[in-house]
Parts: sequence; C-alpha cells; structure tokens
Amino acid sequence: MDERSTAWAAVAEAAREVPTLAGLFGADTGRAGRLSVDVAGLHLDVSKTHLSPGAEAGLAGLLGASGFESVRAALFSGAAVNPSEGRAATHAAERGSGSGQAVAGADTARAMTQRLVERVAAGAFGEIRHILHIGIGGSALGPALLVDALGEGRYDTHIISNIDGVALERAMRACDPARTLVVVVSKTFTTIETMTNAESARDWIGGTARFVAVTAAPEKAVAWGILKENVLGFAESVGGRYSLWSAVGVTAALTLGWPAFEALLAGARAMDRHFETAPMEANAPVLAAMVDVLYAAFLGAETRAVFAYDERLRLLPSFLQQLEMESNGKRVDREGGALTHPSAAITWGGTGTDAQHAVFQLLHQGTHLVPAEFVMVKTPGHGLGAAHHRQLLVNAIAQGAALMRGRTMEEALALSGGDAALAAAKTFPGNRPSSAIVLERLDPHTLGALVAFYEHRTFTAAVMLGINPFDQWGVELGKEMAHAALGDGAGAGFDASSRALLARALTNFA
Ligand SMILES: O=P(O)(O)OC[C@H]1O[C@](O)(CO)[C@@H](O)[C@@H]1O
Repeated sequence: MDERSTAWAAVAEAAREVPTLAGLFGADTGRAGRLSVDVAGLHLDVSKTHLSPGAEAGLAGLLGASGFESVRAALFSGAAVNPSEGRAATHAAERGSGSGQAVAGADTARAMTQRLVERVAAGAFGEIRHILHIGIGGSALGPALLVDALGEGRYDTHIISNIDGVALERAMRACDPARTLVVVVSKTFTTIETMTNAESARDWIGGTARFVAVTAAPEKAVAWGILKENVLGFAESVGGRYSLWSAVGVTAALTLGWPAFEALLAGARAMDRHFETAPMEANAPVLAAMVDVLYAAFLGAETRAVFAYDERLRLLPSFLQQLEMESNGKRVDREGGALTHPSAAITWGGTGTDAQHAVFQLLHQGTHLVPAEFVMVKTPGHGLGAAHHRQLLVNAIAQGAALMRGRTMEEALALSGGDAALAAAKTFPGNRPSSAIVLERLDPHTLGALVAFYEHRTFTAAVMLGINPFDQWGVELGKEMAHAALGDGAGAGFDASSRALLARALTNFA
C-alpha cells in the first residue's frame, strides 16, 4: 500500500469505532474549547461532530500523506495546482496574498477596478442610479452574496443571471435605462445566458456607452461593442467561483464603496494568513474540511446542510453550493484515476428560523445522516430591538443542542401517557452532528474572512480526497448538447424521449 492508501485505511479504521457525541464530550471536558477556533472575527465550533481524537489524527495523517503542506504552498506561490487545465489558481493573489507574478498582476487589475469605480462616481457615465449586473454562476453568485449581505448601497443594484427573460424584464422595469450602468461579467465572454441577456440589455438601453465588461477575454468584449477603457480584465487562473476578489467584484465595489471592498479583501487576507500558518489542530479551514471529509467519505453522509441564521446571509447556501459542488463534485482523482470513495457531499440549506418549520423534521428524525451547519452573526442587521435577534440566535443554538441530545423512548413515554406508538413518534435518536460559525458582526472584513474560510476548507477537502477542485468539466456536455439542439432545432443526437420533449416544447418557436 502507498502512503496515502495506508493513511486512508487508518481513517477508515478510526471511523469504524467513532464514539457517540455524548461519549466524546464525556471523555473530554475541554472538547468544546479544543475544537473551536477564533480567527478574523469568526468563531468556528466543530465539537458537536464525530471528529474523535482518532479520526482527527487519521485525517491529519491523510493530509500529510497527500502532501498538503506543499500543495498549500503551491496554491499561494502561483504554481500550477489545476492539472487538467494546466493552470495556477490565483484567487488568493487577487486579494494580495501569496507570492509570485500573479500578485503584481492582481495589484494592477485592482487599480483599474478602483479607477472605474471612481470614474462612475465622478460622472463619467452620466448620472447613474441603477446597476444592472449580468453574469451567471461564479460571475453572479459571489457579487450577489456581497451586495445582498452588506445592505443598501449607493446604487439600486440588480444582479441578473438566468436566461429566462422574466428575470431581466423585472429588473428593466425597476430601472431607468438612461440612468443605468450595465456590468457584463463573463470570464469567457461566450456564456450563452450572459450574452443573450447582454444583447437584450443593449437593445433596451440603445447602445453600449454605459456598458462595462469584466472578462478574461477582453478582445471579445471590445469586439462585442464595449469601449476598451470600460473593459476590466482578470486572469485565466482565477476560477469563476473564486473570482469575487477580482474585477468580478466591481459591482460590489460600486454598490458598497471602494473602502468596503478593500476591507473585504483585508478580511480574506487575514483568513489566508491563518490558513497558511496556524497549526492543523487550530486551523479553522483544516478542521472544518476534516469534518466534511469524515462524513462524506467515511461515515456515508451524502449531503451537508448549511443554515444561515441571518437574513443578510440568505444567499450563502447557494453561493456554497457552487463553491463546494462545482469544486469537489468529481469522479476522478488529480491523475485521472477513478475515485474509489465518495467525493464531496451535496451541499444544501436555507435560512433559519424558516428552515426549522420546513425541513428540520428530517434532520431530527429522518433516516439520513446530515451534518448541519449553523451560521450566526452576533449583532443584528436591523433596529427592531433585541427580541428578534435573541430568538434567532437562541433558536440556532437550540437546534444544534437538540440534534445532539435527542429524546429517549423513556422520556417520550412520559410525555405520551404510556402510548408506545405515540412515544416512538416522539423519540429523537440524537447523536446528530452540527457545527457552528458565529461572526462578531457582519461587515466587509468578516464577510471576506468567511468566504475565504469556505474557499480554503473546500481546497483542503479536495487535497484529502485527492481531487482537483479548480476545474469543472462536468458542466460542458449539457452546454454542448444545448448548443447542438439550438442549431438543428430537433436534437438529432438526443435520445427518443428528449427528441419528443423538444418537439413538444418548441412548437411555438418553429
Ligand atoms: O464567467 P463565464 O465564462 O460566463 O462562466 C460562468 C460560469 O459558468 C461555469 O463555467 C459553469 O457553467 C462556471 O464555472 C462559471 O462560473
């Protein structure tokens, strides 16, 4: 057996004997403190998970056997960590972390982005009241998270992604075309949804004078009609789902102001430093990744659920779905060999307390194992008084406590007047895992740290799983087949069912 296989087998062995959560706390009175980390305004607590001392040691061994320290150094130095595309992954350089040429390139690109923000404020595009951001996937989800989380800004900002014209039409109705700046964000500048929406926006405005492009293919944006001075570039080595730190963040920088954008980058840099230097047992992204891999690859959890107990973070679950599933939803390893173990879990979630009244039944009493994550913010985002926020936070914490504690049959019988069937329905198995993240406050700095935490957690899990988190070949086939069917209108290469569906669905467009 090679070193990685041996380390993998050691984790599997530790996972076979993992104690209950109550047992883990009983054996270690310092567990809550030992498995909590404070960094950059973020408190992480993974103590209510089955990360036993044996599993933690095994996973640390797996990281060592997977060359974690050298891959992490390669990430920050700008070396090619994305083998299937032969590229570096320079998102940390975009916020000024690490070394190598990418950091200097990112500094220059950032200065151009700042200049654009200043030009808009100085009236270079006339009086701007609305921003219409057009992009999809990584070219929309990050900016949308930032703008939604950090509240009302200087402009009325709309972020449009879907090809369904309903989305764009609704935004158009809310905006005055004469006072709208359109920001078209597409790394490739070929994505069909984005280009179709951009064309409709161009028709609506009647030209491209108030258009800005953000792309790794600036020549395509210019050929499309956007003035060269309004085109912001970013490097090919910045993946879409990791791109909000680059010029892709310009909509957030415009809406929230440049100092806020700088604070976002500074928060992420603080997390970068922690990730690079903190010891494994006190390294927040590493600990969280160990938990993720333990459940997904060793304990059979097919999903993990993230609940934002804060309305301002309601887009966090959808942002994380792309970050985690597009990064780590792979079936081959870095060398192209078939994975012999599960890759990442399916990420899903919602907001609390809403989700308690919708999906928590399954978490508490269903037959699936679902590690839950509760994300909270200490300070409220409203001025309505303490009752709202107190209830919000207490509910999040009570859910985690209830998942772990459960309710025994004896306790349930006492509540059911001895009715055994009712008592069975009222019994909770408990021993169900959760982790908690508490932010000191929600501001650009802590949000930057939070997003960088999730990026590094995803990367660390990929290292343990042996996969490349920076490519996304799995999105190509469906795109290609849609392209072919748009060309011939009949789906010549499709199966019989899909051809019949095409014929039925497209009768209005013959
Ligand atoms: O920025 P682009 O090139 O328009 O791509 C948008 C998104 O499409 C994807 O390639 C997936 O289809 C994502 O990875 C990316 O974020």
